[in-house]
Amino acid sequence: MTTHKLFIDGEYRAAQSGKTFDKISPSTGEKIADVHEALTEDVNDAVEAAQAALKGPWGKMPKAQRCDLLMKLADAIDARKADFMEAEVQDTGHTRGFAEKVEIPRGAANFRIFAEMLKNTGGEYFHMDTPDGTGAANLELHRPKGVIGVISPWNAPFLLMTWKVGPALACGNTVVVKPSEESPATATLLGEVMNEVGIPKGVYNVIHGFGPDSAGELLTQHPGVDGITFTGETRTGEAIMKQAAVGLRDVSFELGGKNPAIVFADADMDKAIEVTMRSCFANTGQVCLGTERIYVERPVFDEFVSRLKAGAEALIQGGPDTDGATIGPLISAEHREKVLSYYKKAADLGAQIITGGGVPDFPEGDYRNGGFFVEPTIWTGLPEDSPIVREEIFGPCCHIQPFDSEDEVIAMANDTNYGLSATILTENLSRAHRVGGQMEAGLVWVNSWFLRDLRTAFGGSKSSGIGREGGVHSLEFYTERTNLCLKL
Ligand SMILES: O=C(O)C(=O)/C=C/C=C/O
Repeated sequence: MTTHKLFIDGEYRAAQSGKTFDKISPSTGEKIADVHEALTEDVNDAVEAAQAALKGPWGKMPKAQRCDLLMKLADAIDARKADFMEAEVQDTGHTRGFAEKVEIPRGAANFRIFAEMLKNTGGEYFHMDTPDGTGAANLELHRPKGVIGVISPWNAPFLLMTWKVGPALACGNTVVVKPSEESPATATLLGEVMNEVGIPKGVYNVIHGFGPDSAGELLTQHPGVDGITFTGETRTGEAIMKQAAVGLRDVSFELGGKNPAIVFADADMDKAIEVTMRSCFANTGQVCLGTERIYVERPVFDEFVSRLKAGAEALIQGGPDTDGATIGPLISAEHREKVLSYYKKAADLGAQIITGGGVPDFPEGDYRNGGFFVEPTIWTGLPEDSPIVREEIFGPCCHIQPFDSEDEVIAMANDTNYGLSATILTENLSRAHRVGGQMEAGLVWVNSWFLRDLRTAFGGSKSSGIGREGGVHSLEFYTERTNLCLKL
């Protein structure tokens, strides 16, 4: 049985309480690991180690050397891709394709992009005239924010944790990471690789825990933590914001979404199906940027629905050890109950169930009967104010609605408490620009989905989050700025 310990001050250690909790496989429903549960004394030790590293070798290290170390770290992650992949797919039940093509490569990329950026980023300079005629020079200086609390989610654990740790370390901060209790493995493994490449002890720390009065909550309230970056559900974000308020801890949030896809009649239908098959069903719909609402212009509505149905019904259910699996389980029994409750609600509300709506029927004795699998599901026929159309479900499901005009579909797409992403399918460039520019979302993809240029501003508005990370935009959260005014 695997054991995931805490990683504090450059070494693995048991929780001082000796308490552990179970990690259950999403694919089989069986226990696969014991995870050490950090409590107050462990969280204090992790924060103190991070503070010491800031004042020690890491804080004193020249920027170029720090960035070179992070480039070495990225190479080391690539070199151990198989280990990270195995850790990730066992924790999450992801199909190997998603982990191999997206998740683990992004782990390395998330360090490279910020190490390269920091090496080539300067600061503002303004010369000002002064009454005495000699003028003054204004120089923008950056320094690390300090100790960053990173609370990372289970849907893309390694990708999303490194998307925060990459810029944090590149900007000279140190981190205490609290990965989701559903996905402890890759964050824990990264500690070993940090040591291998020579990242000083205390720069990267990992604590595990869950629920109220837990490691996560202790971290968000810890006076030694200078900022909290979190990806996850909006409700949890609100709770973290309350906890971070005392001491005015800065926060950077990427939260939930109820993202629309809009398919115009002039869309390339093959492309529209390829894009929405991924945006609805990739990672079993457990992607904050994913599509759960599709709007299709009436002349192509029937064709689109029947082709998406065919695509959904062709998906092959299985965990990472089922060759050819193209859709995996949900992360936990609890999350599957949540998704199935929406499946039931949709049926009770009289939705037309185009496909799915339940759990797959596996043969007697098949390992997947123990896992947390659900059917990919497509609905039509519900009103826009239905909870199915308004609430984030975070599963392999979508509701399809016909529309007749641009104004009508823009109003429907924007009629949501969220504002994370939107996807538009049209071959008309000016329409793409016109409609895309009216989406109340942080990211709009045209004829594509999840194409990620890491230099761009990434994040959402309304209930989808606070702030933007990515490229130079990450400097906003991960550094403190000083304007140094020199009288000449
Ligand atoms: O691509 C990213 O940087 C990112 O944050 C993806 C988020 C997916 C959330 O489910």
